Formats: sequence, C-alpha cells, structure tokens
Amino acid sequence: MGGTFDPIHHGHLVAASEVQSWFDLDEVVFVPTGQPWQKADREVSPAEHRYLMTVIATAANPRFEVSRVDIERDGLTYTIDTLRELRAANPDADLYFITGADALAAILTWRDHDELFDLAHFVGCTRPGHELDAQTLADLPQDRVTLVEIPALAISSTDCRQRVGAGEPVWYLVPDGVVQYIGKHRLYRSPEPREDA
Ligand SMILES: Nc1ncnc2c1ncn2[C@@H]1O[C@H](COP(=O)(O)OP(=O)(O)OP(=O)(O)O)[C@@H](O)[C@H]1O
Ligand SMILES: O=C(O)c1ccc[n+]([C@@H]2O[C@H](COP(=O)([O-])O)[C@@H](O)[C@H]2O)c1
Repeated sequence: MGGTFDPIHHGHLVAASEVQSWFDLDEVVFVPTGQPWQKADREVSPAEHRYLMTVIATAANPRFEVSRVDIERDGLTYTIDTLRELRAANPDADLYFITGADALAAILTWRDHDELFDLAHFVGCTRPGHELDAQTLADLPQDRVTLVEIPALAISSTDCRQRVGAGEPVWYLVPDGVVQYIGKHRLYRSPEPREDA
C-alpha cells in the first residue's frame, strides 16, 4: 500500500487489514512516498517523520511491514519504480497494490500506467466522499483491478493535519502512538513565535 501517510490514520489501516483478509495476503507492505509529484503544490512533512509514524502505526500487526524503497530513491516518487523494485526483490510474489477509490480514479494519470497493471493487481478500496463513476472503472483493465468495499471511515490526513493545527484532538482518528509522535515533534503546528520577535 503506497501513501504519503502525513500522517497515517485508521482509514489506511482498515483498508490494509481488509484487503489482507480479502485476498489472504502473506503481508501488507506500507510504502511511504518520497516526493509525491501530484502533491507538489503543498508542503509534505519530511519523509523520515512519515516513515516513523507508519512504523509505529503498524508495529503490532505481524502481517504489516514498512518499506523504505520510495523514501530512499532520489527524485519524484512514481509507483512504476516502486513496483519494479518490489518485483526485483520478490521475483516469485504476486503483487497487489492497495489504493483508495480517489487514487484509483486518477490512476490513468500515473506514469507508465499501462505497465503498472503488468506488475501488480490493483485493489481499490471504497472511501467516503469519493465515488468511482462507471466510466472511470470501465476504462481500467477489468482483470487487473478489483474494488473492495471496506467499512467506511471518513478520515483523511488533511483533516488530521488541520485538526492538530487548530488544537483539536486526533485521538482515535490515528493510532495512539502516532498522536504522541505528532505531539513530541510538534508536527502540523505553526512555528512558535520567537521571543525576540
Ligand atoms: N479513509 C480512507 N478510506 C479508504 N482509503 C483511504 C482512506 N484514506 C486514504 N486512503 C487511501 O490510502 C492511500 C494513501 O493515502 P494518503 O496517504 O494520500 O492519505 P489521504 O488521507 O488521502 O491524505 P491527504 O488528505 O493528505 O491527501 C490512497 O490510495 C488513499 O486513497
Ligand atoms: O506513479 C505515479 O505517477 C503516481 C501518481 C500519484 C500517486 N501515486 C501513488 O499513489 C499512492 C497514493 O498517493 P497519495 O499521493 O494519494 O498519497 C502513493 O503510493 C503514490 O506514490 C503514484
């Protein structure tokens, strides 16, 4: 499952857990993005913070792993590179790439999208507020894409960041350890005013 995970939240974790169970996957590898090119218009937290929050959020689940492939590759992050690397490291594995409905709807804008479907089966999870229209679905290769209905969690990283910035709680939207990590590193808050300012 690829994502910016800024921060990781329970919507991500439920999607991963549901798809693991649905397809009886050996493991789900969370891959935090390095530099997500389609989010170039906004500030994204440093990759190491996003990676560590993902490690904290997934640590208790023996089927969840976190990969550094995207954050260690220079330049912008493209899923075609992610899948090529994961394929080279696991030549015998059947790869499934987990996305939300919003990401799946945009997949034909991704780099080398034709080849993407050769490298992995794509699983699109339902997401509140992001309906997939019939034409979008019809344009995708039917044998390489599966839609999975998951319990609806109307949580987004954007909302979590805005809540922290406004001093509102994110308890129970993100795992407890992630709440504590955000607090410890003062993520998503405006910088404290300097005393001499
Ligand atoms: N609540 C959710 N339910 C289902 N899928 C989700 C949910 N939130 C995110 N996803 C999916 O998880 C993947 C990674 O998402 P991402 O890290 O961009 O989180 P986000 O909440 O969409 O972030 P942001 O609000 O910053 O855009 C994407 O494929 C996205 O569609
Ligand atoms: O490969 C691409 O061109 C591409 C364009 C947009 C998003 N993606 C991937 O989709 C996943 C979710 O992305 P995001 O930006 O919604 O966090 C993540 O793994 C991204 O690298 C990939």
